[in-house]
Amino acid sequence: MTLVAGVDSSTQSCKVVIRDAETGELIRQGRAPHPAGTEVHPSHWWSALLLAVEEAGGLDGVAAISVGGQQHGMVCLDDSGNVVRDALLWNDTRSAQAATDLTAELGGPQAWAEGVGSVPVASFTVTKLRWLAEHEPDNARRTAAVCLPHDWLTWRLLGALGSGTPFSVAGWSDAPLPPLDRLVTDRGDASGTGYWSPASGSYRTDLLKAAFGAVPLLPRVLGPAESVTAGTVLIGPGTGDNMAAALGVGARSGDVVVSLGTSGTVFAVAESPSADPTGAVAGFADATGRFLPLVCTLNAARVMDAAARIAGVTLDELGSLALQAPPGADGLTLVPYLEGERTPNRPTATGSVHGLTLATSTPAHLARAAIEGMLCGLADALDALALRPERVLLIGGAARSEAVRRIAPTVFGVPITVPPPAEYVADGAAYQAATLVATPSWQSGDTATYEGAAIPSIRDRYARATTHILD
Ligand SMILES: Nc1ncnc2c1ncn2[C@@H]1O[C@H](COP(=O)(O)OP(=O)(O)O)[C@@H](O)[C@H]1O
Ligand SMILES: O=C(CO)[C@@H](O)[C@H](O)COP(=O)(O)O
Repeated sequence: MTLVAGVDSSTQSCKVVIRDAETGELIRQGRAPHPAGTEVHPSHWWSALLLAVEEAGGLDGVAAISVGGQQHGMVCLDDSGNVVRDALLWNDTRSAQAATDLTAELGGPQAWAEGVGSVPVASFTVTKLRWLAEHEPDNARRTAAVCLPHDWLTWRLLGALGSGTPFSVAGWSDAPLPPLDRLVTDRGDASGTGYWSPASGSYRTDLLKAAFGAVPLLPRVLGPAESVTAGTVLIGPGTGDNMAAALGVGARSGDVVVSLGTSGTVFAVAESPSADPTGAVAGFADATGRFLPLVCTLNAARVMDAAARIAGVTLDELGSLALQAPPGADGLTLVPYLEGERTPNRPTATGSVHGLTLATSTPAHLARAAIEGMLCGLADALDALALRPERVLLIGGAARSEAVRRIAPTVFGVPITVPPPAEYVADGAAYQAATLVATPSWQSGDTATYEGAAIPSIRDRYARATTHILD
């Protein structure tokens, strides 16, 4: 049996799956948490990856490995390969002004959409680099190379696997750092930087220079079937976590995927690049050579975490409470801008609750309003994609909630297809690795369908509530 490993280094945790390359059978898996916060030293991701691999029983017998990772994070390295400062993550909004400035400097949103497929908001790496140049010029000067979270982990794996030291957490913690010119990335994750064009398939170093004042070394962009070799193991190009999820869930033409992780994302596989000048849809590339138009919100699964904390209940209890309240929660409406928001672009917005009465002041109403509010943001995202999907697939941590699955059709106004709970980002990375060493024939599990009549008043009230937001 040939084994492959897939890694999901996402916002809240690192997950590792080890699967049979031919059949996709899950052989073993592990996970480890990441620290909280929107700036994180990348060494925490490496430590979590090692712990997750240890829990998954090590890498013995693994012929190929790929890493899927949270998109956009700015990882700056000095000329020795050391990390210059904590990475700024996709949900760090301090570069919002830089995004506004960069948009104006290039001549407006249309020029960015045409140039790199997306209009930059604070999430995009290019805006973080402008922020660094303006606020930490010494760190900017020390930056010899810039890469993304999955690029950095791929590079650390290259050093560790290439050293020949057998896997152990202690043995790999301080694995040698390869030369900077061995950094690699893929087109999916590169498309979230703001200085790589999905349409032309090349870096826009002119945009990087204009934003940062210099062009540090950038990772080489590998094609979907390319790899690098470390010892006896092939390392795939990896990709961004959403691109890996698309691979893992087997998204096909006509599918729209709604992912409820730390971020809420709505995306589809497309044959041609997109360029939305409103900035709502990011025109990403995918991990197969195609494209992945995507809308992202900053507030998804953690809205439920927050509501459960307020109500003093577990997530399961929150779901049960939500199903006890009537649809629309008798008018209680929660706008979940708990981390600011990205779509719509409201980086300094805060959350709010509307429609409080004596009758709606119950934990059940709060639970329902939290889930409906989270889903309304994603329903707006689905509208922004402007597609007529054949299937809407629901994945990510919060898709495990029965209440979310049952409420989703009433908010989205379409039936929802729920694949079996799985780590689809790690699975997608593992699938990519499998294509390097086998001809994978992986079966997808049985899906469940959730139906329910649309209740337009939920979205109407939500739309009205979003016009009354405090920054
Ligand atoms: N049964 C559940 N009901 C609601 N939320 C859940 C459930 N299980 C996990 N979650 C939430 O899912 C989130 C993690 O999802 P995940 O997709 O792994 O996120 P990420 O990839 O961004 O780290 C956490 O906020 C967690 O509380
Ligand atoms: O910024 C985006 C997409 O553009 C986010 O989707 C990040 O990629 C983080 O993903 P999760 O940790 O929520 O999976």
